[in-house]
Amino acid sequence: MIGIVGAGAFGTALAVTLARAGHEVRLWGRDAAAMTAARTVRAVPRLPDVPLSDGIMPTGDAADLSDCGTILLSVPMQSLATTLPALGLRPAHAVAACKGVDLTTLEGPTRVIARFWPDATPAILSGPSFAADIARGLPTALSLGCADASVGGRLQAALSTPTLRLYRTTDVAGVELGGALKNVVAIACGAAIGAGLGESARAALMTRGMAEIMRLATALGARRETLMGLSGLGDLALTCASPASRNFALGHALGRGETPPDATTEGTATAEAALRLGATHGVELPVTAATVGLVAGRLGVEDAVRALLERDLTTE
Ligand SMILES: NC(=O)C1=CN([C@@H]2O[C@H](COP(=O)(O)OP(=O)(O)OC[C@H]3O[C@@H](n4cnc5c(N)ncnc54)[C@H](O)[C@@H]3O)[C@@H](O)[C@H]2O)C=CC1
Ligand SMILES: O=C(CO)COP(=O)(O)O
Repeated sequence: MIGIVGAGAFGTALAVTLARAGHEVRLWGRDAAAMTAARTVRAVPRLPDVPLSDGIMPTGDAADLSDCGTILLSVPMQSLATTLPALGLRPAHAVAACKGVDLTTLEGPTRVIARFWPDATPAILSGPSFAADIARGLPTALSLGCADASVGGRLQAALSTPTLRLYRTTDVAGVELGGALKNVVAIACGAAIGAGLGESARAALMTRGMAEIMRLATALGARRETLMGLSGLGDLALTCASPASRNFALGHALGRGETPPDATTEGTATAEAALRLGATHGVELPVTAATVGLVAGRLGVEDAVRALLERDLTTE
């Protein structure tokens, strides 16, 4: 039996694909009334058009997940540290399915898990995948990072489905940081497209953004080959190119001078966290710095672009 914490778009999509593959799934959401309603309506508000099959039990009571050996965590990153201790669970394996860096502690999701659930083996699931695509059963491939190779292998086998293919690695930092940092670049790319700066500017931002991801993530212990994989280059390609990305959409609205839609956009907090990590580790992050200025309203798109173009010429 698999437990999923977070009945938003991603947690629900994972529940649907795992149930389709034959797993019994308990899906916990913090809004108990909505979860009770979901038992009858057989859908959750974030994915209203995706039917929940009989194998999924929606619940607002975390105790219903106490028999689940494996728990997937798909709440927004900034709420992970408050969600975990409130659940009262002690799973053997905890797989983070959220993308970001905790702004208070600058920890990635597996460190947060280790702090609150020291007996659980933490893992991270990340890569290019829109919740709607997973829920529809479209082909998707993700990275599963787990420092314990044998647990990683078991989780890979358990959580892969006929349409969701997992690749495993022991490089947890690489999977975490690739998935977190690409959201910052997606905001920057959205802003460039929204402001009408063109496809060439987007390609330049993606490439120089990837250079920043490489610099910061390797300084924090990630391996380059992981960052060139699904949770890095792969997710960067998806999110920077698709208007369906909420991070891209946020940047796009800012680029057009419009009010951004109200949505989970992990890249805003991650950009701040990345700047702090960069300052500590002596890593220059010009695209991230411009994105932070843009999101905070301190820089317009033109100022941000000027700041990037006026930097000293350098080697690639
Ligand atoms: N939606 C997508 O296509 C994908 C999302 N993700 C990641 O999954 C994570 C969750 O995102 P989504 O499901 O898309 O977001 P969402 O906005 O659809 O849902 C977030 C869920 O978390 C709950 N939540 C919010 N604050 C909370 C708190 N303080 N305590 C407990 N629950 C809280 C909300 O009620 C909601 O059910 C994010 O880290 C995101 O980057 C990863 C891959 C794809
Ligand atoms: O991470 C995602 C796809 O892999 C989803 O991107 P957004 O959070 O920007 O919508």
